Amino acid sequence: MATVGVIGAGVMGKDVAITCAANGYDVILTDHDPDVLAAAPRDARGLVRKFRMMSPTTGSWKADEVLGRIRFTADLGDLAEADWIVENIVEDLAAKERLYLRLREVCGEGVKIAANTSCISITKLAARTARPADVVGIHFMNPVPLLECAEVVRGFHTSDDTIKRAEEFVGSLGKRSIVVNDMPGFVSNRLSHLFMNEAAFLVHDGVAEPEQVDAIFKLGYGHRMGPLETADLIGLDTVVNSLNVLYEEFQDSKFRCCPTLKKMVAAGLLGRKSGQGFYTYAQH
Ligand SMILES: NC(=O)c1ccc[n+]([C@@H]2O[C@H](COP(=O)([O-])OP(=O)(O)OC[C@H]3O[C@@H](n4cnc5c(N)ncnc54)[C@H](O)[C@@H]3O)[C@@H](O)[C@H]2O)c1
Repeated sequence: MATVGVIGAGVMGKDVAITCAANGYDVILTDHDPDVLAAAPRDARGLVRKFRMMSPTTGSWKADEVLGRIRFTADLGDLAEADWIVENIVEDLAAKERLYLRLREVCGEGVKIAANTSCISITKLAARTARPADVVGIHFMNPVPLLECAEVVRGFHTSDDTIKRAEEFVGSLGKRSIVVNDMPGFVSNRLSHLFMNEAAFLVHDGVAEPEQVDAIFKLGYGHRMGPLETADLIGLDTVVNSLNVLYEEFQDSKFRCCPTLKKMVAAGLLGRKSGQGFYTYAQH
C-alpha cells in the first residue's frame, strides 16, 4: 500500500490522516507547531474512538491499528518517502505558497500533491511546485471519515493521469470523486460561504438568534446542519480566511465578510475547536 504524507495536523489534517490509515495506508503526519504535533497522537486516538460510534463503516476501526500506521514528525523532509502528499495547512495563500516552494526539495518524480484547500486556486499553488501537472485539488469534506464524496479540482496544468490517480485515491478511501474545474471556492465553498456569511449577517442585524437561523434550515429545508453550526464545525477562522480569498479573487462585494464573524475570530471564538463559536461546546 502507498504512503501518504499529510501536512498540517489541524481539524482536517488529523481527519485525513486517520481516514487514510484506517483504509490501509501508511501515513506520515507533520505540523510546524510543536504543541499541535505533540497533541496529535492523543487527539487522533480520540477521533478514532468518536468516529467508531458514528457509522457502520467507521464502526470497525481499531484505534491501535489506525494509530500504528501513523508516524508523527516535525521534519517535512520525512515526507520524501510519500507517494501522495495531502496538504492541509492554514487557509492563507502566502503560507501555502511558501510551503509549495519547499515541496520542490521534498517531492521526487512521480509524487502526487493534493491541496485540501477551501477556496485557494489550485493553479496558483501548483505554479510554485516543480511539476504543476502532478498537483490536484482534493477538497475533503468535514468530517472526513463520515462524508461520502470529495471534490477533485482540476488545476490549469493538472494532467489526466493525476486526475485518474486522485479518483483512485479518493475511491480507495470509500468516497466518490466529483471532478470540477479550478476557480476559487470550487463548487462547495463558493456556495456554502455565501450561506454561512449571510447567516452571520442575520445575527449581526438582529433579525434572528443563531438557533433560529439554523432551525429554519434543519426543520424547514431538511438540511442535516444549519449554516452557523456548519461554520462552527469548519472553524470560524477558516471561514473568515476563505471569505477573504473569495472577496479578493472575485473582487465581488457579495463575499464581504460579516464584521461579527471577524470580531468573533479576533476574540478567539473559533467554533468547535476553541469550545465557543455561535454555540458552546464541551472540551475533552
Ligand atoms: N475545516 C474544514 O471544515 C475544512 C474543510 C475542507 C478543507 N479545509 C481546508 O483545509 C486546510 C486546513 O484547515 P483546518 O480546518 O484543518 O485548519 P486548522 O487551523 O485547524 O489547521 C491548520 C494546521 O496547519 C498547521 N500549519 C500552518 N502552517 C504550516 C506549515 N507551513 N507547515 C506545517 N503545518 C502548518 C497549523 O499549525 C495548524 O495545525 C485549509 O486550507 C482549509 O481551508 C478545511
